Formats: sequence, C-alpha cells, structure tokens
Amino acid sequence: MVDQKENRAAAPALGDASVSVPALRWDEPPEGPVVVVLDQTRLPVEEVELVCTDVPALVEAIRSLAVRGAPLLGLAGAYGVALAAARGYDVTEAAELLRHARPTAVNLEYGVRRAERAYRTAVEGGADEERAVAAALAEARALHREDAEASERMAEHGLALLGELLSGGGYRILTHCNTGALVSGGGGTAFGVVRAAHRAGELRRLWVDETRPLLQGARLTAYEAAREGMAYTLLTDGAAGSLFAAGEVDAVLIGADRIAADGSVANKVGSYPLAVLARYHHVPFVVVAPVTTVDLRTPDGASIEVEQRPGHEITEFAAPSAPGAGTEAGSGIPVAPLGAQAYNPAFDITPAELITAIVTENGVASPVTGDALAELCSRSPSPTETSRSGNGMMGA
Ligand SMILES: CSC[C@H]1O[C@H](OP(=O)(O)O)[C@H](O)[C@@H]1O
Repeated sequence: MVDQKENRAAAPALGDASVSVPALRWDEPPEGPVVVVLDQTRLPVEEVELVCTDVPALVEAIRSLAVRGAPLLGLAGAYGVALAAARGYDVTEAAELLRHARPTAVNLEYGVRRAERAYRTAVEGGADEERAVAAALAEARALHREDAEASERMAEHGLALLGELLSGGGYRILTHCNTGALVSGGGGTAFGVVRAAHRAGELRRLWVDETRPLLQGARLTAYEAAREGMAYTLLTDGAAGSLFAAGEVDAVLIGADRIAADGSVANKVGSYPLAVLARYHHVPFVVVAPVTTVDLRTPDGASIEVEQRPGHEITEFAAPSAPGAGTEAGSGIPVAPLGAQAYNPAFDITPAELITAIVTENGVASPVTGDALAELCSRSPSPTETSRSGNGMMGA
C-alpha cells in the first residue's frame, strides 16, 4: 500500500453545497513538500484529501481515479515531477512512472514534460538542486494558472457559441462524465460552459448522464451542479436516447481526453453513441477542451490508445464511502456472476464529422478540420469573438 495519508474535510459534502476543497494543491508542511488531492472516489459522500508524499502514491491516486480528468492529470504530472525533485528522487524515473500512469489523456504526458524540461534546463544551465527544484515547481504553477485562465476563456467562447447555435435562452444541455472544477485548475471545460450559461440565466435544465461504470456524472457532476444551484436531472446512460426522441435536448456538451490531428476525440466511453444520437436528432454536439488536449502528433482516432480498465469496475458495485472501495477486485458488491467477463474501455472515439464544434480557450473550430485545429493551437489565448471566419473558425 502506498504512503497516502488522509485529511478529512470539515463537513461531509453530500447535500452540503458550501463545502469545497481544491481538486489538487501543492503544500509544504514541516515534514516536506506534498501533493494533496481531493479523493474523487469518495465523492459525493465525503470530501477527503489524499496527501501524497512520493510519486508512487500520486501514481496510485491517478490510476484509481482519486485524481482524474485530462487537465487535472496534466497538473498532477507537473507537480509530481516537482515533488520528485524536491524530495530528491530520481526525476527521470519519476517522470516515466507519472507519464505512464494512464495512457489516453495527453495532458498527463504534457504536464510531466513541461516540469521535467524546466528542471533539466535549470540543471544544464548550472543551477544548483534547490534552483532546479524551484524551476520545476514554477512550471507546474504556471501550468496551473494557464489552465485556470483557459477554463475562463472556454466558458466565454462556449457560451457565445450556444447563443449562435440555439435560438433564445432556456438551454437544455446534456452532459456526460464530469468536466468541471474537479478536472481542472479552474472551472473546468464543458461544465464550465454549463456554469456560465447557468449564471447568465440561460440554463433551463442540465441532463446528467450517470456515466457507468464509475459514475462520474452521478457522483461528481451532480455534486458540482448541486453546489451551483442548477436545475439538473440524473439519468442512466441508456435513457439519453429517449430524451433526444422527446426533443428534450438542445445541445450536448462534453470534454475530451485527447483530440487527434484530424479532429477525432477520445472521451469517456458513451460519448460516441451520444454523437450518433445528436446527429440523428439534429442536435449540436460540442466538445470543450483546452489546446493542451489537442495532440497534433497523433494523426487520427485509430492512433489513440484507449485505456482498458479492470472488469471488476463493471461486475462489482463500489460504495464510494468506503476507503479504497472499488479499487481492488472483490472489494465491491457483486452485480454479475463470479467469473463474468467484462469489456471496460474507459473511453471511445468520436470522429470529427459527428462533432459540431470544438471549443478551446483560443476560439472555436467549426466545422472541425485538421487545419482549424492546428490554427487554434498556434494561437495565444484570445478574448471572445463570435465572428465566423472563412476557414471555418469561430471565435477570435
Ligand atoms: C475534460 S477532462 C474530463 C474527462 O476525463 C474523464 O475521464 P476520467 O474520468 O476517466 O479521467 C472524461 O473522459 C471526461 O470527459
């Protein structure tokens, strides 16, 4: 068992919309620097922090989804490198452990690379160990700030896009998995747009896919929606089709874990069926992600490694209140015959032609093309403009 200590929050989170701790933070107690993560496997029942004093503990937190969500994984990777350096561990070995903790979200390897490069550049420039550690930590903090700023801009661009795509306010938005402050250094990606619509008085209903098997929607998005005072309704993933058929969905907003150069999007399993439903029912299907999630080195969706997770996440039901519940086979409540085989991809791939728009902090690509994505990635963050440019670009 890795060395993870627990801090219990002042009050239970369930039903208490006020209690909140950051999804991830750096701390420097007298006994040495630590990375502290809010254990998302325990939400919404308890807000419990995991204090990671070394990289194996942080890797375990990533693998168990105690800390999860593409942009936040980037921060975990960057702070993990700083933690290794600050504690005198082998930075190369630590970086390798971190970047391979989960394969699909490109942000993880990006965050590791940013902090590792800062550390190496300092060392090669003659800096002593203390200054090299400081350089890695400064880079992690810079990425944290950038992600928070990106959240703000994605929310602005996304709200402007909804105004262009949908006539009048009173949006009924369906979302999948969890894409709010729990996946980010700021307000999140797709849920950040939902929050902006809510605060602008434009959100009539948030349909929340529960998102089997780990229930990020039921446990986490509902938790964030409740704290925001939103009108939200939970549904099973299989019920989404009947909502579309009833004309109850005005738009689908989802996040992303990796966007390939051709605009294919890897996101939580169940995203692709939503894209097909949205296309069949002529509903806008919008992906919201920072440019750090766009991987121009991966040519297409078939080239994205989709994480295959253990079958017990499907064949057993894990009670989130128990420490470590569901992280090991046999620790949950069986819901299938012993020995049942399970197919458990964590993500699926949605082709660009089924995506109405990709919203980033640098603007909006619609239609989604490789050129439009590359252009967005080449830009610096931009203020919101909703003019549609000739090359299919929307936003600044
Ligand atoms: C916008 S990042 C959130 C993204 O990450 C989730 O995956 P996981 O919970 O396995 O980390 C899901 O794909 C969300 O869309």
